[in-house]
Amino acid sequence: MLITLKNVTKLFGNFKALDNVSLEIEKGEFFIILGRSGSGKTTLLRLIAGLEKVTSGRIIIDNEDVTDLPPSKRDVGMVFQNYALYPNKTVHENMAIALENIKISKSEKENRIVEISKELDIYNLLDKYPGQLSGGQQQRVAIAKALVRRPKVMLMDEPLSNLDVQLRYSARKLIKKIQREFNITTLYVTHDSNEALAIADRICVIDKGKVLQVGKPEEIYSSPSNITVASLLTSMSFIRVDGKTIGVRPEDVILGEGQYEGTVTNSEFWGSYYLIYIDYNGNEIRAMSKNRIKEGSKIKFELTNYKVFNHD
Ligand SMILES: Nc1ncnc2c1ncn2[C@@H]1O[C@H](COP(=O)(O)OP(=O)(O)OP(=O)(O)O)[C@@H](O)[C@H]1O
Repeated sequence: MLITLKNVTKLFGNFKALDNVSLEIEKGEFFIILGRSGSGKTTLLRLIAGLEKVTSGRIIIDNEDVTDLPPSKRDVGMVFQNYALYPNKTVHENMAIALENIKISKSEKENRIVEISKELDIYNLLDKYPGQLSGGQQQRVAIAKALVRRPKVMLMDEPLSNLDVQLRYSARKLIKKIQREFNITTLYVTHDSNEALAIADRICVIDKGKVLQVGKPEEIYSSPSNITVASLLTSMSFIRVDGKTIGVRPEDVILGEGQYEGTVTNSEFWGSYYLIYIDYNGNEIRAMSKNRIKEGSKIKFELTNYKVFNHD
């Protein structure tokens, strides 16, 4: 177990940002924290980094209780949304600073800078200053700066938020490649469920400061423990009947005939299919269709597969 959180609670005044969180993260794991805005994701990372003090509970990294240690005494690299680059230093100098206290030769340092900057496609920017770079380029420099140290633990808070879709895909593949290569235990915060499902070894879903579920992407996707997890991590829509809630994915709604009848409120073109929104007694159901269906049409449908939730 590389990182253990034991009953960690964080209060800001009277507000409980984290509520009795216990987690165990394995060495080399790519562990994603997923949750809505304000659920406590960043706070969790800041506590592990030592940028914030726990109100109660313990944090253990590699068998060492680091709860009361300052950030510099924890071998933890960080990339946050607001990437901190020195504005009056070049990209190369920024990366070199990250390696200052690392006991390796000068040539090894240079090799690492060259290697990582080529991987992240910023090699031709090494002589530029942060102010001369686009947001996405700065973000890649921040990632490079953190990875070049090859820390035991890497904390990433929405590190790809400024990248366009294409770069986002390639950057996250790269992060994962480097993470694997150097066996860097990574905690990665996102509110993008597709990203979480695509790249996590395990996902931890948090809401209102509490851990709702921890598991492999496939496990959480197929067996969400409650409605909040299901709505965050799956494409399920919900039908509330008789005190129960039925969750159904678009691919499991068969249109054309069946025991349910609703009204089409919208059709969206999603490339290989249309996503059809149906109002069924005030519940919004999403279904897939080969064709666009006119708004206002009455439509029958059946559910081939669904999950019943007993409570919220
Ligand atoms: N320094 C602080 N003082 C007071 N309240 C804070 C402080 N930092 C965070 N909070 C509150 O704690 C809650 C959790 O914040 P946090 O930044 O961890 O959420 P988050 O899940 O990372 O959200 P987002 O996805 O929007 O970044 C929020 O309600 C926030 O307002």
